[in-house]
Amino acid sequence: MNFVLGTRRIPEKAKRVVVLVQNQIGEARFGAELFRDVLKLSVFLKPRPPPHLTIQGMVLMKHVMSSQQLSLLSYANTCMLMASSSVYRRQQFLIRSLGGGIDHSRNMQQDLRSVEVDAESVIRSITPALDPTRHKGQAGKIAVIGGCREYTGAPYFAAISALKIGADLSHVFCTKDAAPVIKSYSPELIVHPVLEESYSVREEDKKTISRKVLAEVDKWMERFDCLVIGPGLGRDPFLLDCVSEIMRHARQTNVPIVIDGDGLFLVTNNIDLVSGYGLAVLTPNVNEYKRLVEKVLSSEVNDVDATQQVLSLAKKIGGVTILKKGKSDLISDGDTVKSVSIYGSPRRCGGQGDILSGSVAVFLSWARQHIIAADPNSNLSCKNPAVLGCVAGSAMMRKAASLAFCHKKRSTVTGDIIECLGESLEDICPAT
Ligand SMILES: NC(=O)C1=CN([C@@H]2O[C@H](COP(=O)(O)OP(=O)(O)OC[C@H]3O[C@@H](n4cnc5c(N)ncnc54)[C@H](OP(=O)(O)O)[C@@H]3O)[C@@H](O)[C@H]2O)[C@@H](O)CC1
Ligand SMILES: Nc1ncnc2c1ncn2[C@@H]1O[C@H](COP(=O)(O)OP(=O)(O)OP(=O)(O)O)[C@@H](O)[C@H]1O
Ligand SMILES: [Mg+2]
Repeated sequence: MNFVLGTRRIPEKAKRVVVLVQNQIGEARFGAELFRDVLKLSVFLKPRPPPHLTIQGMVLMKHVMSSQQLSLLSYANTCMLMASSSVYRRQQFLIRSLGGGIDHSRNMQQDLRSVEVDAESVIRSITPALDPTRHKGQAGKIAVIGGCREYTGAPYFAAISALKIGADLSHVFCTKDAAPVIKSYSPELIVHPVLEESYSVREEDKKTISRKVLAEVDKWMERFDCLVIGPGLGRDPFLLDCVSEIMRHARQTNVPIVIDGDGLFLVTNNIDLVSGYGLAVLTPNVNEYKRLVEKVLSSEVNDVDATQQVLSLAKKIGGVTILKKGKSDLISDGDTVKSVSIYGSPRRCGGQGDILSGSVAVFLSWARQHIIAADPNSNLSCKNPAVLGCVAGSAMMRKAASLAFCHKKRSTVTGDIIECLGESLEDICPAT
């Protein structure tokens, strides 16, 4: 049975909700997400309703929902009406006049707000202006450490995403046989064929080669604003030993690191590499998160109290920032937890995590610059560049995926999402 929010003829037992919103507006979409996720009702977005209709809908909803559902509904509706300020006060009056569940609803609203973050505001705050006085490099120099015989797509996706978000230079440090392949994907990337896998190194040469690899990366280290370690890195033990050294050097020089893919395999088994380093970000998918939780917290993944668990995990690793990827992305540095649930796509093609890691690297660098410049007009409550970078990267990736899915539906692949990064950022933060 259809329950049409806003019509006067509303059936008693609603199963589906048609949410009438201006669907370009972030808050409205977030409100709609709440309908779907929390109230477990199917949601269909319809653009540009007469705004008073949603208020009618709420009154009648009272008859078919529990007080807790009603509280969440009022919060969802508030989100949707943020942009329609002409009706916002009427909406608030309505929420108050519904009585009963309202005090409860206030607490619920506060809890939800303290987790879900206004990611678009974060993006607008930290994205630097396109100032003609700035020189090449000031908008970010990113390096991806990854790419081996099996995987050449992952480092390419991460490195090209960094450029498409707005970094000036993007490097890839990969194995010798991956390099020509990655170069052939794009002339934009600076590709260093420096890493070696065990199969190409004799036992007696390992020390010398390891030193050479480190020296090659070290030549550049201080110039980088952020390293992304792991996309398509593989799990060769000799290669991972070299990468451990690279991580130690990055840490000594205070270069931020985003660790993903096989980098997480390395770190999970050697947690000291990142423990206590506030400029480290870990971006685990479901599988990688499970391994991390088992190793660090010696427990199972707890989906019921996911917020608390991600907080404990980040704290236990000494304040690194964790971006737990999933239906909603959860971000914690051990102090706070933020969630990004907006947009997204139902397509789960491989490579989306690589886009995310490249994007987080750029936004983290921008957030760091923004905080160092200490803009007095900044309205950011959070001052951890790693958290801000994760929030912005997550929202950007999800928005681009949503846009790509609108165009390509089931045939959406990672390259299509990368092509939508520019339009997505432009939508939030137009280049003047
Ligand atoms: N084009 C390229 O070059 C790309 C290369 N990539 C690179 O590959 C490397 C390994 O990364 P990875 O993600 O495949 O490894 P890992 O996490 O061990 O997963 C292995 C298995 O775990 C499962 N599984 C995963 N996610 C799950 C989920 N959400 N929920 C449930 N299960 C889930 C799933 O198992 P299955 O369902 O097949 O049994 C999956 O097959 C790494 O370097 C990465 O950067 C990728 O970036 C993609 C694009
Ligand atoms: N169920 C979902 N709904 C919406 N977005 C999702 C969902 N699961 C993951 N995402 C988004 O997709 C992005 C990649 O997450 P995913 O879990 O696919 O990473 P991954 O497995 O590391 O990807 P990769 O294939 O690149 O290794 C994240 O930004 C996350 O927000
Ligand atoms: Mg991955």
